[in-house]
Amino acid sequence: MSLLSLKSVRTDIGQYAVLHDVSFEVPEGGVFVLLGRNGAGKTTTLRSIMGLWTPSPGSITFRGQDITAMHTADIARLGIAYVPENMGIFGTLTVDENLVLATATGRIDPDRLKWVHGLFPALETFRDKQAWSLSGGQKQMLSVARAIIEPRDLILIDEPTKGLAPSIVDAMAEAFREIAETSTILLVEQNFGFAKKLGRDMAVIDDGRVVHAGSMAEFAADRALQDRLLSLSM
Ligand SMILES: Nc1ncnc2c1ncn2[C@@H]1O[C@H](COP(=O)(O)OP(=O)(O)OP(=O)(O)O)[C@@H](O)[C@H]1O
Repeated sequence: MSLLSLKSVRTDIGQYAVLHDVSFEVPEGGVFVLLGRNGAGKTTTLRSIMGLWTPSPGSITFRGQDITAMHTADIARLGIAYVPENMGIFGTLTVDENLVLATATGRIDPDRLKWVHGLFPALETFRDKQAWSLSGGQKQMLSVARAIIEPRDLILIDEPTKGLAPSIVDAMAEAFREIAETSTILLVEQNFGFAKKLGRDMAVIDDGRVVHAGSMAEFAADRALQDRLLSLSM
């Protein structure tokens, strides 16, 4: 059984159908990458999984349980975390306070914090700084750290490398690799170099439809397919 399964998902935003027919299966473990041109429907797919939009018709199941019409908080309680493109951090709170607020109980497990600090050392160095004063890369690290400060089965991450320097992107890739040893990551990415290094399985969305799904190794080796499905936007 797949960890997450989308079947013929249609999501309307207002009067517009944004997702027409999205189906894919995310296996447990590793990084699954969702690719697609600008405006293809990647963010809408993540928001639909998280219950921020409600698809109809179509179904989304997590560990076999139908979550299509569930509330976001209940979906989160099942073990799914979401790192949105705008990062969702609180600028006037410190790094530590941002992490505490991301826990269910208001208490951070010290061993877990140590692990997160190992992944993102800047979050330990600047733990008492207000989040607004961090660099772009550090803010992104904080947004990912909030998602993993408690164990999660599935982490949805929307374009984490956007606007980041190559050295930060490399550090992020290292961290994602380690996170994906114990959780599954569903990654939306425009940076194909980054996606290619991390992804095991992948799907391409175009105009609200899945137009390709398969292994990343095969897709990365097929330049003609990349050009056709992603064109120059990658
Ligand atoms: N709140 C909204 N209201 C109206 N239209 C929306 C809304 N959110 C998204 N859309 C439209 O739905 C389509 C898909 O948007 P979405 O953000 O899912 O694409 P994306 O693949 O994540 O693109 P990008 O890489 O640009 O973020 C776009 O045409 C977008 O303009």
